[in-house]
Amino acid sequence: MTASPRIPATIVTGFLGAGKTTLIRNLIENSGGRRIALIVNEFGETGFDGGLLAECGDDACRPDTVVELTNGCICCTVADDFLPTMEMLLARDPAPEHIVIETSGLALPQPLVRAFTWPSVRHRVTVDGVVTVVDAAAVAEGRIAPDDAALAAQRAADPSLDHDDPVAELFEDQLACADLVVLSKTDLVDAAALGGVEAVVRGEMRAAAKSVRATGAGLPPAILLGLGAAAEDDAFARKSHHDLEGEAHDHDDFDSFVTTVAPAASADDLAGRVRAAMAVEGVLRIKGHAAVAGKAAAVAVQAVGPRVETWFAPGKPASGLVVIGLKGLDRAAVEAALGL
Ligand SMILES: Nc1nc2c(ncn2[C@@H]2O[C@H](COP(=O)(O)OP(=O)(O)OP(=O)(O)O)[C@@H](O)[C@H]2O)c(=O)[nH]1
Repeated sequence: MTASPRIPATIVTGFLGAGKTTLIRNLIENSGGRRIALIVNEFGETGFDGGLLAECGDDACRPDTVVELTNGCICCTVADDFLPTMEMLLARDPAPEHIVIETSGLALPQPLVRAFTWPSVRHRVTVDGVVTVVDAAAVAEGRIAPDDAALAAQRAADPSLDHDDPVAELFEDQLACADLVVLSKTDLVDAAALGGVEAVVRGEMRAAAKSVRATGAGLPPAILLGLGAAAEDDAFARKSHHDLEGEAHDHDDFDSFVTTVAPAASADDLAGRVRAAMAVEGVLRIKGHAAVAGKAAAVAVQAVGPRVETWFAPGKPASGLVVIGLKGLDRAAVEAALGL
């Protein structure tokens, strides 16, 4: 009897709002009906991306299964949530042809890759690749990449300071684990700035990793799938800051809450409020669905940095907005900006 080949799994990681869901959605649409199972993990208790992925359109482009894990960051719930989910997917008949896992924007990919060395999955699944999505526009604007000069100046001014910027650390950890780096939003960045972004990214990537440029139209499945990296084989060599510093990883640096918004006069009015809320110190990401006066359909909201997108989403409840940011962000100020 020959052993059945292992099912390839692709881990898609990257900071909050980098473009992970957009990339996966395009991948599913262009996968030619391949049986792809999706595991979607979000920080904060309300799932938003799972809905975006499941509503992909006609049956031909629908993922085989979408499992949402909203019980915290996947890197910290590996044993409780992730492994049972994998076992459930592996028990399906027919089994998926490919498994795609979208981590939350605050997750470290390293513990997840290591989970693939666990006995219950290692004989049946291989990590085809860790794909790290980097928001090229945000890096070009200095909103995500570590500002080494500023950090050095801060340290020099206060020798007791030993706490790195949590956003910069995550950015570095997510890049250090990548087999493939996808630079998203290159449509928003000019060629010279893109060269600078690539230099920053190269400085954090493993030498064997590659990078590709992408726009909102995504990338061909042949670029994203079939990397054959078997990342579980060197899972413990892919180190995060926490591994190197001997600390446990937690998400104490970040916070999230779900809030409702008083009905806005129009989608533009809502976008203006969300823009004001994004400007509150420490806010990193806002997304969800809100009501607009006189309209039956809720408006979907996507905000990353200064960019706010809205569109009508018929059939979706106005279930509120998820706000994610640095610990200690001023919830009252965010809600005031949203018009509560
Ligand atoms: N112009 C442009 N916008 C993009 C691109 N990729 C993603 N976006 C937009 O960026 C926003 C965030 O994209 P998502 O795909 O939801 O990002 P994400 O990484 O899944 O976000 P989280 O799950 O919250 O971490 C959305 O408004 C997208 O439309 C791109 O290549 N170009």
